[in-house]
Amino acid sequence: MTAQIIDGKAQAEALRAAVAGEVARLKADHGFVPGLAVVLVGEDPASKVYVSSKAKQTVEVGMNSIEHKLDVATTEADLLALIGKLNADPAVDGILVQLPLPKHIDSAKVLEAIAPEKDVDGFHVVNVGKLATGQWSLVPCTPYGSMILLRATLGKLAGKEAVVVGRSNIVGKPMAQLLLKANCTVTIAHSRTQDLPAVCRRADILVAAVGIPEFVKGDWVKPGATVIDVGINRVPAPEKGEGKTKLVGDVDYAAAAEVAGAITPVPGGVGPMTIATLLGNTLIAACQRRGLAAPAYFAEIDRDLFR
Ligand SMILES: Nc1nc2c(c(=O)[nH]1)N[C@@H](CN(C=O)c1ccc(C(=O)N[C@@H](CCC(=O)O)C(=O)O)cc1)CN2
Repeated sequence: MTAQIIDGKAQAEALRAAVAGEVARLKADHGFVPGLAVVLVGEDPASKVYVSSKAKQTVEVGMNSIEHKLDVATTEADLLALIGKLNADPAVDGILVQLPLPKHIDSAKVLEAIAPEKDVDGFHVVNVGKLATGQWSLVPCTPYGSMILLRATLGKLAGKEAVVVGRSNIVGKPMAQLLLKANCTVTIAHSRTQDLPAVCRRADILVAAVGIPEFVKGDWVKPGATVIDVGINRVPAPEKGEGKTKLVGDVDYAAAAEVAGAITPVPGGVGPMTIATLLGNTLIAACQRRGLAAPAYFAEIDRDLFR
């Protein structure tokens, strides 16, 4: 068997087109343009790339992009003061602080300072708690994007056996909550799980979010399963030349693709969905703050997945 390759780039493009259409409609019908503020502290090369992609794509869908690039030595107090200003700024609908933050800054404190209604990352405890209790909330971008890919691949998810490998606050836990909300039977597996290969082999939907290159092996995949690889790991690629690197996921892609029914590649799978859903969340936050109904495209996704 050779798996269907789930095209995250194409899905992200479709999502961005839908966001652009809704932004134009909001401008025409309600006279406002949503604004997304992205805050970067320091010089982490990958973070710099992600932040400039976020700003570029925000503008491409017709929204306002507000970028704050702060020195690596910025104090926690200064960062909290900036967040306070963005919370109070009516032109800002969404606030995202790029992670990881430098070590001298307490990330949890910073994330809790963002107004929950502008928390387009869905990391604030209010949004985490709402998701956990089945209430409507802004949802973390990578898990949300993964759910949209699952919907495009499988349609309804109800009754499916889902295994999430990894229990981070950013991906593993919210992913498990979303799968549960979609009526899957969910297992969260982690470093202390006994007989991890056997647990993974139970999964109709296998989500790998451990941050270890090619950790999930081909013979851990149930034949026909859908594999969502959330990992983005840069590893040496001597076959490309001395000092060269490449991106791989948390799944041994070549081996898993022989067994799976469908699989996300790395790059080009979940990654591109992360920024597209961020734009979607900004649009949703902008509507929510003004008492407007959720844009039709997103209401439909919610209805298909969670009702
Ligand atoms: N505040 C946040 N910080 C971080 C998040 C997040 O969701 N919120 N996620 C990651 C990084 N990230 C966005 O910030 C991100 C990661 C990957 C991609 C992506 O498109 N990946 C491409 C490959 C890109 C490359 O060549 O390097 C792919 O997988 O195809 C976009 C965004 C950590 N921080």
